[in-house]
Amino acid sequence: MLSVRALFRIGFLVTLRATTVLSRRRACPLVSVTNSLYKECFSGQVSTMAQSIKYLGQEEAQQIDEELFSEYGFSVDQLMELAGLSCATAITRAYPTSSLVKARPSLLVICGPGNNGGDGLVCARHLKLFGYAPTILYPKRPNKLLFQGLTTQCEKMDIPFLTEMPEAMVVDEAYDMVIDAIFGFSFKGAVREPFGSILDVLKKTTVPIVSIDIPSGWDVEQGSTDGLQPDMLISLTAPKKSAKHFCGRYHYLGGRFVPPAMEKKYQLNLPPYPNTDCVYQLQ
Ligand SMILES: NC(=O)C1=CN([C@@H]2O[C@H](COP(=O)(O)OP(=O)(O)OC[C@H]3O[C@@H](n4cnc5c(N)ncnc54)[C@H](O)[C@@H]3O)[C@@H](O)[C@H]2O)[C@H](O)CC1
Ligand SMILES: [K+]
Repeated sequence: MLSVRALFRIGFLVTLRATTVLSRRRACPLVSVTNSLYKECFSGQVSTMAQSIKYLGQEEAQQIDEELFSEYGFSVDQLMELAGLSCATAITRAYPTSSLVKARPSLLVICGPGNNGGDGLVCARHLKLFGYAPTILYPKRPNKLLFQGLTTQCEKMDIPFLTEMPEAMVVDEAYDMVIDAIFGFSFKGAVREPFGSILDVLKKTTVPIVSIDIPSGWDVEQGSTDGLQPDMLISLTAPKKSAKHFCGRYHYLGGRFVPPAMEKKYQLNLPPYPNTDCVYQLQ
């Protein structure tokens, strides 16, 4: 016989999962109003101020990225580490381990062939340090020292790597959420394999999806009507134009590394990150 306490717990977990599924399936307006407003905390009170953050086009995002390296002297691995750390921090804020339904806080991190995939590897490593149990799928690995190093770091942290994408039902059974680090702001055209099949599986899953920088498969500026519908989006540096079509529950900004002169040049209007935080909740 189940105790009353156990019945309450089962009821709570079923409601939590149903809410998550509904939130991923709900219809939403094209533009979320809160996306364009800053929320600021003054002595515990939340107020809004109508100064809007800039939504970047694809070319502008690539230009900023390039300038950070060529003119400001950053290296890719430096910015990737900060980007990945902010993703892990945002995920921990939105989905603390205590809120997850599986006995172990199991996450599937799917990494693509570019720097978005690198952010995913860094994020997985930090999530492991934060008490989660990530597993990585990394089907197309670039032949570069940076990515080989990030892969070794994850292996040495006992993070398992899958050899193929599980079916949707298996993903729902085994994981609390999926981290989508497949494509970022350089994605273009029709999705090529093996990522087309991976995205098809993801569209059938019901666990929350967290997309890093761009929901993979979405046009960077136009979004997508029949693509992934992530529960969370973590925009890096500044949101891209497609983020206006995001209608999941959580939208965070991460990548607190933009020098003020660059912010001014591109009129990014970034929100004030609180204290030493590396993330800012936009929605
Ligand atoms: N300045 C910042 O904010 C930083 C962001 N970072 C992250 O880097 C990505 C952008 O990285 P990039 O390597 O330029 O591009 P992607 O990760 O989007 O992927 C390129 C990769 O994907 C392949 N590809 C492109 N289109 C397709 C397609 N249709 N089908 C299959 N494959 C495709 C392409 O061939 C390349 O191999 C940004 O979004 C952030 O996440 C940095 O980490 C730090 C600085
Ligand atoms: K992504």
